[in-house]
Amino acid sequence: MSTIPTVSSNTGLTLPQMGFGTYKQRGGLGVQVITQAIANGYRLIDSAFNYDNEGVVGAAIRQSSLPREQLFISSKLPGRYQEYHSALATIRESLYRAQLDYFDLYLIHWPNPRQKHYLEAWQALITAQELGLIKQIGVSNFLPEYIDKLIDQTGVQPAVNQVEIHPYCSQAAIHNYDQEHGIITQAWSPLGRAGKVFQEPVIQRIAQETQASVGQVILRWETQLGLLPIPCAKSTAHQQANLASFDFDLTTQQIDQITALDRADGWMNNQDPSVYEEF
Ligand SMILES: NC(=O)C1=CN([C@@H]2O[C@H](COP(=O)(O)OP(=O)(O)OC[C@H]3O[C@@H](n4cnc5c(N)ncnc54)[C@H](OP(=O)(O)O)[C@@H]3O)[C@@H](O)[C@H]2O)C=CC1
Ligand SMILES: O=C(O)C(=O)[C@@H](O)[C@H](O)C(=O)CO
Repeated sequence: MSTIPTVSSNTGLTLPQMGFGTYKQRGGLGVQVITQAIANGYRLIDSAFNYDNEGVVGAAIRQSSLPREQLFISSKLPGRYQEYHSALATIRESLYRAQLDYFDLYLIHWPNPRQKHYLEAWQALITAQELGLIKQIGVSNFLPEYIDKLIDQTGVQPAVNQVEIHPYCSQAAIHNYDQEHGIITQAWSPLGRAGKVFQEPVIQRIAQETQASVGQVILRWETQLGLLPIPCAKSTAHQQANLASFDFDLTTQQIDQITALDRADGWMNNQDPSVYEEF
C-alpha cells in the first residue's frame, strides 16, 4: 500500500493528501464502493447533504473494521439551508443520516453570493463546532473575497476550501490565497470526470515518459502543487491506481507543461462560483 503524505491547515487540521469523493455513490452499491475504498487505504471520505448519501457513508464506516477515529468524514451544507437556525438543524440532520456523533469536517457547499446568507451559515458552523458536532469547519467554491468576509466578520478562518481543480482549471489565484492563509485547498473533480482532459496530448506524453496512467499523472500534478484531490472511483483498480500516484514524481518541467493547459473558462460545467448558485 502506498504511503499517503499529509497536509495541515493553520487551524490545526491534518489530513491525508488524497481523499475519496462519493458524488453519486448511493444505495447498496455505494456502500460497497466506499467500503472498498476504505479497505484500499482511503481515510478521508467526502460527502454532502445534497448527495443523499450520508447514510451510505455511515454504513460503509460501520462495515469497515476501522475505529471511527482513524477516519476523516466530511460533509457539506446545501444552499437552501444557509440561514443560521436552518443550518444548525441541517448539520444535526446530516449526523442523524450518517448515524455519527460528529463530522471531522463540514463545509458550506456553495457561497451562493446573491442569496447573501453564507456569513450566517459560517456563524452556524462555528456554533456547531463549539457544540462538538463538527471538529473542523471549512468552505467550498469560495473566492478569496468571500473568505476575507468570513474572517473579518467572525475572526474564524476556514480549515479547507474545496474547489473545482483539474488541468483545464488550475485555480492558481485561489490556491495562492489559501496557501497564504494556511487553508488546505481540496480539488473536486480532480480528474475532470475522466473526460476531455484525458485526451490531452501533453498529458498522454507525460504518462508515457513516467510509465504512469493519465489519471495518475493528473493526480500527481495536483499533489506536487500541494493540493488535496478527492477523486471518486467505483473501480477498485482505479481506487488503487490513484493512491499509487504518490509512488512517482513529475519533473518541474512536466508540472509546468500541465499547468500551462489552464484556460480562463476551464470549468467543466460553467460553474463559476461568483455567479453559479446551487440549492
Ligand atoms: N464541492 C463541490 O461543489 C463538488 C465536490 N465534488 C466532490 O469531488 C469528488 C470527485 O469528483 P467527481 O465529480 O466524482 O469526478 P472525478 O474527477 O473524481 O472523476 C470520476 C471519474 O473518473 C474515473 N476515474 C477515477 N480514477 C480513474 C483512473 N485512475 N483512470 C481513469 N478513470 C478514472 C471514475 O471512473 P470509475 O468510477 O469507473 O472508477 C469516474 O468516472 C466527488 O465525488 C465529490 O465528492 C464534486 C463536484 C462538486
Ligand atoms: O457534486 C457536487 O458537490 C456538486 O456541487 C454538484 O452539484 C456538481 O456541481 C454537479 O455535478 C452539478 O451538475
